[in-house]
Formats: sequence, C-alpha cells, structure tokens
Amino acid sequence: MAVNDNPRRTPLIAGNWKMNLDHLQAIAFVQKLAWNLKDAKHDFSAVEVAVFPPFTDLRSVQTLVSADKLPLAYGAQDLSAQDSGAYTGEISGGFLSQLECQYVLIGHSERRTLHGEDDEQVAAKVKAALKHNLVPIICVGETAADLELHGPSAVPVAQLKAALSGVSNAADIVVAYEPVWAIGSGQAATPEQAEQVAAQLRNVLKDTLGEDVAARTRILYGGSVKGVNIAGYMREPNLDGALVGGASLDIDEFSSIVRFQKHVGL
Ligand SMILES: O=C[C@H](O)COP(=O)(O)O
Repeated sequence: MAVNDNPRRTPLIAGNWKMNLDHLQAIAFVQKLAWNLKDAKHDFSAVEVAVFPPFTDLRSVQTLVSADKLPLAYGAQDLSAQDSGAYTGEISGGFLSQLECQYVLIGHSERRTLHGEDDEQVAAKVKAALKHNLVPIICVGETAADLELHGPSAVPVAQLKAALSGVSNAADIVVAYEPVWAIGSGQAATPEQAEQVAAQLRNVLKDTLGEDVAARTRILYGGSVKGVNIAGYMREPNLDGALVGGASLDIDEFSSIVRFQKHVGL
C-alpha cells in the first residue's frame, strides 16, 4: 500500500526535545534543521514539521523563525490550566500564544507519570489551550502493565474520552498515541499495533466530536520512531505522522523521518 495520503490530513512530524538543548543550542539546531531540509528540497506544505523545545528556548526560536521566515512550526511541551495568577512555576497558554506557538503537547506520559497529571488536569489543559488558540496535541497511551491487564486500546481510549470532555466540535486538535512501553525503549509498536489503536481513537473522535472532526484530526504515533521505521506507520490509514523524542535531537535522523516519503518510494 502507498503512503497514507488522505487529502484532509497533512502529515505532521513533531520533535519533542523534552529537557534537552538550551536556547543557544536551540538556535543552532533549528537553523541547521531548516537548512538541511531546504537542501533536501523538502516540501513543507506536504509534510508539516514542528519542534517542541523547552520553555526557555521558545522566544529564541520565535525570533529566528520569524526573522528568517523558516517554514517550521513550534510549540511548548506543556501549559497551565490557569490563565494567570499565583501559580509559581506555571506557564499560561496566553504567554505561549504571544510567542506565536501553534501547538502545545498535553498529557505526555512523562507529565502523567513523573508529575502525577490526571485525566481531569489534562482535560482542563486542553480547554486552556483551545481558549488561547493553541492546537493541543493530546497524548495518550498505555503502560506495559495496562497492556497486559486491559489490552492495547482500553487505556488510550479512556484517556482520550476524558481529555475531550467539554471540547466543541469546531476544535482543531491533534492526538498522539504513545504506548508508554515504546517510549525511549527502542521497542517501537508495530505499525499494525499502532493502527489498531489509532482506529479506535478515531472512533472516539467520531462519537464525541462528529464525523467531520474525526476525518480531519491527525493522529500521530510516538515511541522509538526512527528513519528506518517511519514508513511503516505512514502507510497505515489512521496514522498521520509521528511524535518523535530521542531521534528528534539528531538533525540527520529527524530529517530522515520528516522525509519519510523517500522511504516509500515517492
Ligand atoms: O514525545 C515523544 C515520545 O515520548 C517518544 O520518545 P522516543 O522517540 O524517544 O521514544
């Protein structure tokens, strides 16, 4: 089968840097990434590319992207559910909008496990993102124990339903399916496994937000994605891109993921 080429969903390759690269490193990295992709004649309108640097890098990335008119999107790795006030250490969605972020990651498994974020907080953050005109990338995924106890889709489906409570059907959102056992482990889900869950997630979108939103919402796969395995995911009908962690910190590797079409002979 050829690459998933649903005309309503432009593929998105998103690089989550996690807590890596300071603002000076970020400038050099983004500049090199853009050059690299430009040299390779990457068509940014055919495959969208986004980076998710730490908060402290965002202003530098904004300045560079805007001054050099780079065709890269960027976003934050988290946001506060609150707009402003006495919330030490929190970052408002309003601040992120001011920095011209298009996206924000919400409910990444590292937020859920290391910072105890629950479904209710995730839902509140999704609402905050939409309120500030940010596209939330809602992360869901099961642990190895969940997989054994409940099978692959029960937990991600429940997490997505919870995250969407109170979301209107006009909303622009992205869903990222990231099995926790595949993150940073080198043990990626197979394309068939990821597709099976993505199809269930699309059903949730259909049931909660309607056919139209379900048809236009991108579902990404995340968990040990590399240049050598991206093509398999992109052939699946319900997968529209990838959320990449470790490999997004290596310019050649990330560029190879972005240019997945060359792996499928396009
Ligand atoms: O946000 C990205 C995911 O956590 C995947 O990380 P990874 O590509 O290092 O497995």
